[in-house]
Amino acid sequence: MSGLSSPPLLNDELSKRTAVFGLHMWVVVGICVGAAFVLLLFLISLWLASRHGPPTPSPRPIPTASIPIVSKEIQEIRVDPSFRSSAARPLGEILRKPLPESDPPSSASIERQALLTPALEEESLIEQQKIHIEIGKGHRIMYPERSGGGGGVEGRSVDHALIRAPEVSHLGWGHWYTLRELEVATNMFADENVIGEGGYGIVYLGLLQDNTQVAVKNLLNNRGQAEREFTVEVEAIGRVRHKNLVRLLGYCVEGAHRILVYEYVDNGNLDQWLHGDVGLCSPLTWEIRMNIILGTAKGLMYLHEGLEPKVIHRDIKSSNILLDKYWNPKVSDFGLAKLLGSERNYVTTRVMGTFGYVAPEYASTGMLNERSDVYSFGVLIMEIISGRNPVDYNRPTGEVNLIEWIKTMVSNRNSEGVLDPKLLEKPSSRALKRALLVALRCIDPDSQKRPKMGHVIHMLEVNDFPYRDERQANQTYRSSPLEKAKLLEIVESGDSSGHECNTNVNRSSRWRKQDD
Ligand SMILES: Nc1ncnc2c1ncn2[C@@H]1O[C@H](COP(=O)(O)OP(=O)(O)OP(=O)(O)O)[C@@H](O)[C@H]1O
Repeated sequence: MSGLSSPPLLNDELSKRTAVFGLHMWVVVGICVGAAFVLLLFLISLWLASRHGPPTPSPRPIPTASIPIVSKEIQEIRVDPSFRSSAARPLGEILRKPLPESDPPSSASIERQALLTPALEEESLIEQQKIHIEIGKGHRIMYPERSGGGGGVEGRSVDHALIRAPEVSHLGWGHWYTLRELEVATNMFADENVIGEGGYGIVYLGLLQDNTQVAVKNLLNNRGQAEREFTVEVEAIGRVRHKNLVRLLGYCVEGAHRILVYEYVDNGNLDQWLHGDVGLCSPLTWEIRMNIILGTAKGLMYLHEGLEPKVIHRDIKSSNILLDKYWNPKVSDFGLAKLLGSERNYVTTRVMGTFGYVAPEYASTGMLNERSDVYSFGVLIMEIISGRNPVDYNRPTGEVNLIEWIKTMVSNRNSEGVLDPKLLEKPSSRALKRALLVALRCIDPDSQKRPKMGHVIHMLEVNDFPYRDERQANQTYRSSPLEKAKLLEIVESGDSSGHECNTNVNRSSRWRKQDD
C-alpha cells in the first residue's frame, strides 16, 4: 500500500498553509483545478453554440404581392435543317444559349434534359442545327403569404462581420460581389427567396446590407466559362443604362459560381399579368398596355440603335418584360444570350427562342439580327392587345396560332373581336387599329420589310395625337405596297374615316436615340 501512497515530501507540501486566507495548499490546488474545469466546460458550450450559428437574424421580408402565378408546360421541339454548325461562325452572328448542363439541375433543366436525352446520346447531333423552342416556362414564382409581422424567410446562419463591402470592379463599372455577400442577401439561396426560374438559372430575391432589394440570378451554365471572359462580357452589358431595361448592378465570379445581380423590379412580369388569374377584369387598362408597348419599344431601340456594337435581345416575350409598381416596363435578360454564348468550349448550334415568338428566318436558318427582335415584338403587341398566348393549344383549331387568328379577324373586319375580353374599357377604333397595324408590320415574313424599332416608336407615338388636325392627318404616310395592303386590310375593317394610319409628324424630330 505504501508504494501507492504519495511521497512524504509531497504530502508535506500539500498540507502546508498558503498565503491565501491561510488555506492548505491542497485546498488551493483543488479550487484551481475546479475553476479550470468550469472554464473548460464554458468554452466547450460556447463552441457548440457557435456551431449552431449565431443568433438568428431577423427574418427578411419578402414583399407579399397579389402577382398572379402562371404555370406552363415545357416542351422542346428539335428540327434539323441542314445548316452548318454555328461553332464556326463568329460570336455575335449567332447568339447561342447552351444547354443547362452543369450543376445544380433545376426542375426545368431536368425536364429539358429528359426531353433531350436521345439527342445527347449521339455525339454527332451536337453538330446539327437544333431549335430549342420552349412553350412558356415552368415558372416557380413564390410569394410567401403574409404572416404576423409581414411573413418572410426563416433566418439562416449569417455572419455580417465576415462580409466585405462590395468591391468596385476593375473596369470601373458595377460591383463585384462576393459569394458570401450574396449568400447573406439571399438567406443562403433559400427556396423561400426564389422569385423565378428561367432557362439561364434560378432568380432569388436578395436584400443587400444597405437594404437594397436585388434580384440575384444564379446561372446554371457555368461550365468552361472563363473568368476573364465572363467579366468582360458582364461589364459590357452592365454599362447599358436605360429606364426601360432592367439594370445589371454587378456580378459574382467565384470558383464555378457565376451570379448576376440586377435591380429588383417589384411588380412581377407581363406574362403573369396577362395570363395569370386576375379575375374577370384586368388591371391592365388600354393606356397601361400601350405604355408597356411603347416603353418596351424604347428599351429595344436603345439596344438596337443606341449601342455600339448593338445588342440583340433574342428572346423578347412577355415573361421578359418586368413591371414596376407604376406598370412601367423593363426589359430583362438582354445580353444574356451573348454572355452565355461566349462559352467557346461548349459547342452548340442550338438556336434558342420561345415558341410563338421566334421569327421564321431565325427558326429556319439560325441567322439572327435585330429584325428578329422586331418580329418577336410584333407578337408581343398582339399578345398584349388580345390577352392571348402566341400559341395556345387549348383554343379551337383556327385560334391556336395568335398571328393567324388576328390576321383572319382583321381581314374579316372584326378588329374589335381581338381585344382582350378582360379589358374593361375598350380603346377607340383608331387606337386599336394603329396598334394592330404596327404589330402586323413587325411580323412581316420578309425581315427586310419590318420597321426598325425607332420607326415603330414613331408610329406608336403618333397615337398620342389621334385627334390632330384633319388636314395634317390627311397627308398620307408614305408606305410600301405591302404596308399599304396591310393598312387597307385594317382600315377597311370598320372605321370609315380611314385616317388611322396617316401622319405628317416630322420623324426625325420625334426620334430620340435614348431616353436616359
Ligand atoms: N430583376 C428582376 N426583378 C424581379 N423579378 C425578376 C428579375 N429578373 C427575373 N425576375 C423574375 O424571375 C423570373 C425568371 O427570370 P428569368 O429571366 O431567369 O427567366 P425567364 O425570363 O422567365 O425565362 P428565360 O430566361 O429562360 O427566357 C422572371 O419571370 C421574373 O418574374
